[in-house]
Amino acid sequence: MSAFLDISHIDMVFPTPTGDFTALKGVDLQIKKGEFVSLIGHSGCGKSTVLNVVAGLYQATTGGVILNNREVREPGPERAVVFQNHSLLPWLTSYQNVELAVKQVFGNKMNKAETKEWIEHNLKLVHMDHAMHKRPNEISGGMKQRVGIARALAMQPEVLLMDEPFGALDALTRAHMQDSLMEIQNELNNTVIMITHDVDEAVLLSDRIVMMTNGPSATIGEILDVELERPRDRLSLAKDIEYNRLRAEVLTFLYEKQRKVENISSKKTATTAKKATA
Ligand SMILES: Nc1ncnc2c1ncn2[C@@H]1O[C@H](COP(=O)(O)OP(=O)(O)OP(=O)(O)O)[C@@H](O)[C@H]1O
Repeated sequence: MSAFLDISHIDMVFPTPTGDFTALKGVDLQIKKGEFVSLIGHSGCGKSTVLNVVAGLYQATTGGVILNNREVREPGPERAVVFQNHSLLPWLTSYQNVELAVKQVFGNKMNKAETKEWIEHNLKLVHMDHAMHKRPNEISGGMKQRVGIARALAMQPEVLLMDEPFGALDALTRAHMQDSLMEIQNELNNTVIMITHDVDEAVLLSDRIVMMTNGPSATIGEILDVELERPRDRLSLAKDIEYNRLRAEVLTFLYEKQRKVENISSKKTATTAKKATA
């Protein structure tokens, strides 16, 4: 049976003033419907590039993406994206921000009452119904991210693409958001690709963790299956042997197998040079 989302043999070459730069080489990943997949890797390895190709914002140099038997060629509402920094329109309330997306996707397929009910339902899912008539500057960073997620969910996308959605939040808010996302996931069973730098977040939320090698010519290094029972609870998992084994696997990949050697050696060279001139 073919995959729901098939990322097939992607190469991505960017033209730059100093010549072509191969960001991705042979990225190949098949994702099942309802699967939650995290992409993890060092800064600059190409995670956002993979996500942008799936979003249809970039066209791969070779290879391509097939979603539900259709080739991805451009952005579309069936692939909603949540960015690290919310992208809400500042002059609209939370309700109106979600409404804009709902109207774009559903047009006149929903009547006025249905539209209102649907918007409120999605804001309720992210626990933002109490502040739906506030504008972005009247709510906190975490609340803005919740509205961004509600807006994405309200589009009923086939795939939810999240680029470090909680990266700008403090640790406690982040933990709340992860718990909310797990609750929503339990209810809706979305297909999700999420970029993260946070090893605990990846293990807690994912069905699979896709670990990318360092660029240039970055590709998928290893894939880790996370078969921890759901619902997952961060406190009990903290002492769970399997959780800690998975965590250690990701850490080993990042800091042993894919250690950013060039940075360390260039720092060393700089330090040695400094010492030599001192
Ligand atoms: N439009 C572009 N033109 C040229 N090079 C690009 C372009 N977009 C990305 N790159 C390069 O491709 C590589 C991968 O970038 P990308 O943003 O996908 O990495 P990332 O893993 O998402 O990084 P981070 O974790 O820091 O967000 C980087 O070296 C980046 O400089």
